[in-house]
Amino acid sequence: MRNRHAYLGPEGTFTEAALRALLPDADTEDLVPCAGVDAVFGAVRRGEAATGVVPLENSVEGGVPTTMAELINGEPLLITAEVAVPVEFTLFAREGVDAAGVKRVATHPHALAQCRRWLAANLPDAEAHTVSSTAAAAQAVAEPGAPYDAAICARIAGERYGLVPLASGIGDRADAATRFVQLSRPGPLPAPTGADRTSMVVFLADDHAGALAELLDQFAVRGVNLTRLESRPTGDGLGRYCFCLDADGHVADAALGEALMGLRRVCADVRFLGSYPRAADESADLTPFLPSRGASEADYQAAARWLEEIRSGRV
Ligand SMILES: O=C(O)C(=O)Cc1ccccc1
Repeated sequence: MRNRHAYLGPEGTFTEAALRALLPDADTEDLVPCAGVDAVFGAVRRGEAATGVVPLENSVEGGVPTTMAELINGEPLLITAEVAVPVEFTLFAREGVDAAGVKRVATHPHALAQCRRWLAANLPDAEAHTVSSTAAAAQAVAEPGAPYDAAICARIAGERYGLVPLASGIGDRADAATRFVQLSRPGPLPAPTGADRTSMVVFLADDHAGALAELLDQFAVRGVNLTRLESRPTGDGLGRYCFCLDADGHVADAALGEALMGLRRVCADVRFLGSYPRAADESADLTPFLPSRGASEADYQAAARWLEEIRSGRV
C-alpha cells in the first residue's frame, strides 16, 4: 500500500508547502488535505495516513494551540521531521472587488495576528473573521454568495481558487517563518545525524520554589542546549502548567539521554515527543556546540565504562 500523508488543508496552505518541502518526491494523489490540525492527528492515529504535517510554532505568534494541545494530551504521536517555511501573506478578492469593497476579510488566526498592523492602516473598517486555514479562507471567498469579500493567504492559494491579488507582502514582519513538524505513529526513531533536535513535555512533580530551576539544571549540568521552552496549561486548573522543551541533540546521545533520565527522576512525568534532524535554517549555527568540560559524548562513554569497571570489581 502507498504511504499517504495528511496535512492541514485544503490545497494551497502553508502546511502543504511545508509537506512538499519535507517530501519533494511525494505524489499529489498521496497527499490527504484535512479540515483541521486535530483531523491530521486523527488520520495518523487511525492509520489512514502514514504521516501528517502540522504547524507547530511561528516566529511572530508563538505556538499553535491545537498542535500543542494534541502533542501534550492526545494519544501519543512521534515527531520525525521538521521544516521552517517563510510565510508571506497576500490579500486576495473575487474578480471585480477592489480594496474599497472589502468589508469582511477571512484568514487563519495566525495569519490575522501577523497582518494586524497592515489591516488597521489599510482596511480599518473591515471585519476580520478566522477560519481553519488561509487556503480555506481563499476557497470560501471564491464560492458564489461567499460570506467574505477577501482572504489573506499564500499567493499559491489565491491563484489556486481563481482570486485576484489586491496587496502582497502585507505581513507586519517580512521575515516571519513558521516551523512545521511531521508526525508518525510511535515506532523506530530517525537515526542520529549529528545535528538533531529532541522535543518533550515535562510535568513538574509539585509546586515548590526552584522546581523549574531543577528541571533546567538537568540540561545545564550536562551541557545540553535548549532551543525552546514554552509553558502551557495542563487543563487541571488555574496555575497548573507543563513545559514544552526542545533541546539540541538526539536521545541516543549520552548527554541528552542522561538529561531525560534526570528529568524522569525529579519530575512527575515526561512525555518524549521525538528526536529528529534539525531543519536547515540559514540563520542557525548548525556546527555541533562545544560542550562544557566533561559533557562531550566521549566523556560520557568513558565515565560509563569507569563505573561499570567499579561495579564489576575490576577497579
Ligand atoms: O493556514 C495555513 O495556510 C496554514 O498552513 C497554517 C498557517 C497559518 C499562518 C501562518 C502559518 C501557518
